[in-house]
This record gives sequence, C-alpha cells and structure tokens, in this order.
Amino acid sequence: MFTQIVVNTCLVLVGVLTVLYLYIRRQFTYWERLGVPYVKPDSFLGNFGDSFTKKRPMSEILIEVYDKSSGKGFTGVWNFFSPTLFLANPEVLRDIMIKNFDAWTDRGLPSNPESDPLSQHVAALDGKMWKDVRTKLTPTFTSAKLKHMHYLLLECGKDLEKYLESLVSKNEAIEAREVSAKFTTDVIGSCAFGIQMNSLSDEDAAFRNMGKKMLNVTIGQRFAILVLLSSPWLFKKLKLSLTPRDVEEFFLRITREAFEYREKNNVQRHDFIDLLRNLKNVDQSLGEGETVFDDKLLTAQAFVFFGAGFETSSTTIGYALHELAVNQDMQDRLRKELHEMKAANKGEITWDGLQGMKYLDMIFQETLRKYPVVPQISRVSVKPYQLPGTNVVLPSGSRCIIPIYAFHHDPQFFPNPEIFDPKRFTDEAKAQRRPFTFIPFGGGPRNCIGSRFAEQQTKIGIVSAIDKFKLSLCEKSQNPIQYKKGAHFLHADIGVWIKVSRIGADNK
Ligand code: HEM
Repeated sequence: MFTQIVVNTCLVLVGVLTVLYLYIRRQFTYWERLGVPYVKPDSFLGNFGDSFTKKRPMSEILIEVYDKSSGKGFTGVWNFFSPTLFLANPEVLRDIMIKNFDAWTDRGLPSNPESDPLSQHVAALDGKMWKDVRTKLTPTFTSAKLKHMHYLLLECGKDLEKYLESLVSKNEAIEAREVSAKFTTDVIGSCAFGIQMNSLSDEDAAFRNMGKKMLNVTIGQRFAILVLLSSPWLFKKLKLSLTPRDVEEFFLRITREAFEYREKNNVQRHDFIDLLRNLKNVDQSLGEGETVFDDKLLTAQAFVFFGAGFETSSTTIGYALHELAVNQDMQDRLRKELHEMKAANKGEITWDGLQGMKYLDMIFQETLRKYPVVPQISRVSVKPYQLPGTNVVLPSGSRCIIPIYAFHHDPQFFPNPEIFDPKRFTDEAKAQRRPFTFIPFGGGPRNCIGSRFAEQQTKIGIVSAIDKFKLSLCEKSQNPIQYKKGAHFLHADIGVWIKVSRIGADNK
C-alpha cells in the first residue's frame, strides 16, 4: 500500500516536471517558430537573469542586448521564460507608443485590488479603468496647479539648505542621494499628503522609513516578481502582493486622516490631496459601469505619487550634484545663472524665474540622459499586432521592453555617451535630435504623468544645494559611478558621495 502511494506520487511528480519542462522548452523556441530574430538567453532565467541573480547591473545587460539587436529594429528575448519583444529602433518605439497605442495600452504591472488595495494606482491599472483614472488625474499636473504648489516646494528647499548648513559644520562627506531623498520625501509628503514631514531634521521620520521599505525588495517579493514576470495570471490567482502590509496600513491611515482633517476644518492647500478630494466629491454620483473614486482608489493614487515621485527625483538630484562636483566650471556657471535670476526677482526663486533658467534646464536634461533613473519600461498588448516590415502578427497579451538606458547611451544619437555634456540640450541641438531617442519619462499617452512636477522639484533641489554651497569630490566619491546590481532603478552601488562647503570658506 505504502509503496503504491510512493510510486504514484513519483509518477505524478515526473508527469508534472515533464509537462513543465516541455512547456519551458517550447517557450524558448517561441521566436524561432515565429521567424523573429532573437538574442540567445544566457540561461533558463532568460536574457536578464544576471540582474535577478545580482551578477550585473541592468544598465549593462540592456546595452549588451541592444547592441546585439541593433540594425534589426527589434528582437525576441526572454524575461525568465516569458518571450518578450525588445525594441531597439526609435521608429518602432514611436509605432508602439503612439501610432499603435491602442494595441499597447497596458504596462503589465500587477493590480490586485482585493488583496492589495494600493495596487489600483494609475501606473498599474489597465484598460478602461486606467483611462478613466488617468483622465481625471491629468489636470492635477497643469502649469497653473503646479504654480500654486511652488511655495510648498520652496519651503522644502529652504529646509534642505538648513540641513546642508548643519552638515557643513560637521565637515563630513555626504551621501547626496540620501540627502536628496529626504528632501523629495518632504516635498511629496507636503504636496501629496499635506503634511509637514521633517525628514530632513528627524532621522526616523515615518515617511522616509516607508520609502526605504518600499525599495527594500524582500525574498518574498522577489518570488512574487518571478511569478509575475513568468506567469501574470498565476500572480493574480495566488493573490500575491508587492506592497508590504505595514506600508499599506500606513498610507491608508495617513490619507484618510488628511481627508478627514480637511473636511472638518475646511482647509485648502492647493496640493494633491485637495485635488483628489475634489475627484471624490464629484464622482460619487456616477452610474453603473463608471469608475467610482472611493477612498481606496484615491489613496492608491496618492500612494503612487509618493512611490513614483520621491525616489526617481531624488536619484536624479543626486546624480546632478555628482556631475556638478566633478565639473566645477558647470557648477560656477549654474550658480551665476541662479544668482542673476534671484537678483532680478528680489532675492526670490520665483516660478517664472526658475522656468527661465536655461542652463539649469540643460543640466537637468543631460542628467536624465546620462542617468535615466528608470532604465527600462514595458508595454503589454491588448490586440494582435503586426511587427513593422514583417508578416509576423503577435497575439494579444504580448510584452515588450523599451530600453531607455540603451537609447540614451547609443553613440549614434549621443556621441561619447559617457561624457556629461549639457550642450547636447541647447535649443539647436534639441531641434536636430531624432525623435524617440531621449525618453527619460517614456512616451505617448502612457508617459510619466508627473514629469513636470518632477522637473520642478528636481530643479529646486539642485539650486537649493548650490546657492550657498560649493560641491566637490571627496575621498569617498566614486567616479565614474558604478550601478547597483539587481536594482530596478538606476541606483549607485555605494551611493553618491560628495563634499559640501560654504562658498567663500576656502576663498574659492
Ligand atoms: C525624475 C523623475 C521621474 C522620472 C525619471 C520618471 C520616469 C517615469 C517613466 C519612465 C514612466 C513610464 C512611462 C512610460 O511607460 O511611457 C513613469 C510613469 C509614471 N510616473 Fe514618473 N518619473 C519621475 C517622477 C515622477 C513624479 C514626481 C510622479 C508623481 C508625482 C510620477 C508619477 C508617475 C506615474 C503615476 C506614472 C504612471 C503613468 C501611467 O501609467 O499612466 N513620476 N515615470
């Protein structure tokens, strides 16, 4: 009897493993069967396995696959054993992101509202619901609304200055990205949640901790990501979640409290919370089939403003400060531009003054070119799609990867790509650039909704750091910067270390 059970179990196991083996083997012949050129994967983990196993940074892998795909426009690759299209030509990019956007509306991020209420944010939603939410949120980021928030960002900029002042007296190297992350956490907290957070003065501020938790990928989350990439339906079926429970509870509570406080005290701050509250009030009367903007849906949007907003901008500020420390002439020129602008505006950093700083804009853009903090993005198709110039039709549900980092480092479009050169972003140079080769915020209707807010906070972060302080390299600095292996964003491996001194302190 016992032997029979063991034999049967073994037979079932062998059967399951054989089916799995045959399934995976078939997955790995997908592109060959379709007649699409492909880049051979390194292992059964696919072409990006070295990032998952933390052997190499994603940026390096993207360049390698891009070089092998170059001239073909696109190639077949594998994300684990899931066949994925890799785009290596700006024309194909435009086709998928704009011309045929209707066929490629989804991003393929997980959204499981029942098990993970905060996952129903605009970056992860698909189909009609994404469109409804995106349409309602878009007016949040108009120039007029951002101008209203300018005073909140300036307050955070002043706090950053004070914080740097306190560090100067300690005469220690500072980790620029960490300091910037405290600043952007304050900004997003102030603008998205209406709270004075003080990450800059309080080391243990709860928001900063939540930010760190969101970036710290646990083993459980790595498993969930693996399931998501290789089998999205199983991810949904198993009700897996990428949001840690305490992070979820924290954001639900903090947004509810902000809504209640404003309701009770009739407070208006012209920030994201006010704008989200307006959506709630307007849309509760909607009929069947319409997207209802209830507390959980609204909290999820505030949550993604935090998640997508603080880390991306702080990393960008960190890299900009690094390059200014390396290139003293650029730092001097930028400071001169800033002081002239302030002198013309009674010593203030006005909204219009900031918009008029051309050199600051060139530094900002070149930083995003050399260090695109989101090195690759994805799209998932919702209709069959014919690959340009071929008879091959990809079925609905296909996934593609857009390697932003590789486009930004292609010498065809940006000669000597490792050199930091703001002149690439003069008006003349921009006019001559091939479209869809500079895409730090993605492109088309699904591009970054917060790009203008990102620009505003990044620029205020940069000018607040150089207004009264001189930045330079120190013993701890790494130049060129090496990237973290296994990170989703383009993070520096050992951080971005610089020295900050008060201008004039060393008579320079
Ligand atoms: C330097 C800073 C930033 C960079 C480099 C950046 C980059 C990106 C990229 C590459 C995408 C994907 C676009 C695509 O698929 O075509 C994206 C999407 C998104 N970003 Fe940003 N981002 C930044 C800051 C922000 C900020 C400050 C916010 C909010 C306050 C934000 C909110 C979002 C959202 C909600 C999406 C998803 C949009 C959708 O799916 O409709 N981002 N961002």
